[in-house]
Amino acid sequence: MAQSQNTAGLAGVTAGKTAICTVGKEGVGLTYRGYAIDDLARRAEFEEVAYLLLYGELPTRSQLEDYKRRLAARRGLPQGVKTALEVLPADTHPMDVMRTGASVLGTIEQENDPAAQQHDVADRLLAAFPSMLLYWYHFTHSGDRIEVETDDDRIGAHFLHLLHGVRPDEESIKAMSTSLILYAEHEFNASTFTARVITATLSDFYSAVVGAIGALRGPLHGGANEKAMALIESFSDPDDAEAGLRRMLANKEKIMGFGHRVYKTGDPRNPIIKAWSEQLAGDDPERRNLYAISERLEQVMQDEKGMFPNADFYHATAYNFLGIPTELFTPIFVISRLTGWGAHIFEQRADNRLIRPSADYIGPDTREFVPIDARG
Ligand SMILES: CC(=O)SCCNC(=O)CCNC(=O)[C@H](O)C(C)(C)COP(=O)(O)OP(=O)(O)OC[C@H]1O[C@@H](n2cnc3c(N)ncnc32)[C@H](O)[C@@H]1OP(=O)(O)O
Ligand SMILES: O=C([O-])CC(=O)C(=O)O
Repeated sequence: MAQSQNTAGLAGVTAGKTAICTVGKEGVGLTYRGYAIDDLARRAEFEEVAYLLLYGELPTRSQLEDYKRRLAARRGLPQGVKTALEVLPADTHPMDVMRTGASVLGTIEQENDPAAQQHDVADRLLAAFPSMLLYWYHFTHSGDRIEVETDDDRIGAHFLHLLHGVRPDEESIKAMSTSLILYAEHEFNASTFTARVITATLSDFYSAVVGAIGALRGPLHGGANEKAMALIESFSDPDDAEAGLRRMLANKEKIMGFGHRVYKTGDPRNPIIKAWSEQLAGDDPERRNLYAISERLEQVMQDEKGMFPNADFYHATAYNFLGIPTELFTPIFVISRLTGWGAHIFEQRADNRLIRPSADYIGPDTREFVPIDARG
């Protein structure tokens, strides 16, 4: 039987159970372990949400302080990882740096006993990802072998500190924390599902994460935030953006940062990150122009296609206003989503069965083999 059109790409197909997240569930919306995304984004720190996802409950204050100390203590990189990062070309896509860094760390600090080690491996990667990315970034762009251990207690602060070489202000740290919360988890999205497929073969945590990074890299998934920035920056002002967007739509081009497989009327993360983008734009005329261009694109997409920005769209300008180079946008998504991936890897392992669906065959009927010299 041919696969019906509406399940192409497994759209609408339920592929398993999860207790981690609801996406677009009527009357409930986006929740992580039962907590509404609005509450988490406005009232929690990213480390609280990471703990919630990886350990199952919100931490108490002392658990949170312990957790932050544990993560901060795990930021250092083994020499083998640094050596591997140093040989990667400067024009490597930073997502490939994340993929390679995770893979190399997995050869040095192997996960041989998942039940005993999996939480440690998740925490280690969460702590070490900013270090890997920014060690490689500074070494290949300016030849500096930076010190990757800072005393910042929060991951967002640590990231911005390593990137800019100065301690960030509180507003920037809060913006980063909110962004990391918004990106942390999203049920059976493509990268998480990839991680679960790999996990279900009883492979190791690092392999699942490496595969997930590969899936997140593409512009139909996490890579859309970088493409959205390129689009926004390609216009000189809102009128130019409107004209350009109308041309693109007439050519049936896909507009990155819009649309979603599950959400049909809006992405609940969008108003939150949009408000941050506007706040970070402040009174700076260049930033206000980029923000106004984004708003015009949003308006035209709504009027012309009835489409709304997904979580990636306003992340583009928010990150830009934090002084983050565009090619580092999707790697930040990795740092955040690692917590969701980790939770799903644990959940898959706790009730595992190999994931191996079937396919409807649409190739040629059985035919005679033709020896090579007889083929015309
Ligand atoms: C964090 C995340 O991963 S969020 C997603 C990030 N990805 C992007 O922003 C990339 C742009 N968006 C898209 O490509 C899609 O909306 C996806 C991949 C997110 C979802 O894809 P699907 O669920 O398969 O939607 P599908 O591609 O079937 O779209 C339905 C219709 O809307 C159109 N459409 C969907 N997204 C867009 C878009 N961004 N721009 C223009 N048209 C679009 C499609 O062309 C299609 O039109 P048609 O019915 O005339 O052929
Ligand atoms: O859920 C999806 O399909 C895409 C995703 O990861 C997200 O929106 O955060």
